[in-house]
Amino acid sequence: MGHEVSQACLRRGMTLAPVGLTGPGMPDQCQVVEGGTHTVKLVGSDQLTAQKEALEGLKAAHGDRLVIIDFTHPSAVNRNAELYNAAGVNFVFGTTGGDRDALMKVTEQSGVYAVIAPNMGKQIVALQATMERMAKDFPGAFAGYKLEVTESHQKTKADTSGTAKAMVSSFQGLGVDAFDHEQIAKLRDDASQKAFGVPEEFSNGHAFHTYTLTSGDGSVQFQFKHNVCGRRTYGEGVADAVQFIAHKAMEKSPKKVYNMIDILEAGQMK
Ligand SMILES: NC(=O)C1=CN([C@@H]2O[C@H](COP(=O)(O)OP(=O)(O)OC[C@H]3O[C@@H](n4cnc5c(N)ncnc54)[C@H](OP(=O)(O)O)[C@@H]3O)[C@@H](O)[C@H]2O)C=CC1
Ligand SMILES: O=C(O)C1=N[C@H](C(=O)O)C[C@H](O)C1
Repeated sequence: MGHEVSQACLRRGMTLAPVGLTGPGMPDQCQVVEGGTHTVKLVGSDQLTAQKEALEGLKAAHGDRLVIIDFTHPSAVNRNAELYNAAGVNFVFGTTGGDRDALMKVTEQSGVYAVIAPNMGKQIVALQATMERMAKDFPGAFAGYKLEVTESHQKTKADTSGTAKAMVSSFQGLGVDAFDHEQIAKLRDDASQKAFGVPEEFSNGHAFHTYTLTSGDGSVQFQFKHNVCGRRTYGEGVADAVQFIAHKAMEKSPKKVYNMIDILEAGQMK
């Protein structure tokens, strides 16, 4: 995702910071190819002091024009959020997992501008918003229904889909209360992904989700499905989020922490 979001931002005319933060054991630099080759120096998570200095240096040089984009690993969620909040840098956070309540709390308290969302794909964000509204307008409409959720992602995805978890909250609001995140079926192996319809060429980068609601007597069934091959759609959403949050910071908006539904509702997703 690091390359995907960098390329999307470059296509929108933004500039990449010369330094990026990464995980342990990564090379000293990487090249992003989009309208030329852009070299980014990398500072690994095993160099905490150097990561803090990099953030402070970037903030001093760019102020509110700097927006950090985090697509890392569930195990890095809270550590990274604390780093950005302590440095006072604005950020867009796409990484899923970790302690989400702690992530929200530290961000709300720090006073930085941030977008935090488990899915940046415009049409999926619209579906999430629709389901949230349905739950608000018709609470309990699906009481007595049984929910089944299956998601498939590339083998390297460590956690359960953050998007599926968010959708489950809406289904719970619709009355499907006997459902726990542990019941989300995760497909991470070639054979079951193929059987789920994932094209082989996208086994290393895809996100397929199916939510099935069945009435108590089995006579009525609803199915919601969103299947993404590749990751380009998220990159475009991230570029929207970066422009949105930079603008909010410049105008010193009193509201500081947003999700992608806020940006869609503001008409700021291209
Ligand atoms: N919100 C959205 O729309 C989307 C969210 N995602 C989420 O984004 C996250 C990343 O996905 P993806 O790019 O596929 O994952 P990858 O595993 O391909 O890449 C993650 C990168 O983060 C690095 N990393 C690990 N730990 C740290 C750390 N402490 N600090 C900085 N970097 C670190 C890894 O380095 P190393 O290899 O050394 O571990 C790796 O280079 C996942 O949580 C995924 O679910 C993905 C797509 C869309
Ligand atoms: O890891 C991914 O690829 C994705 N992760 C996000 C999630 O966990 O919901 C969004 C999308 O499913 C792609």
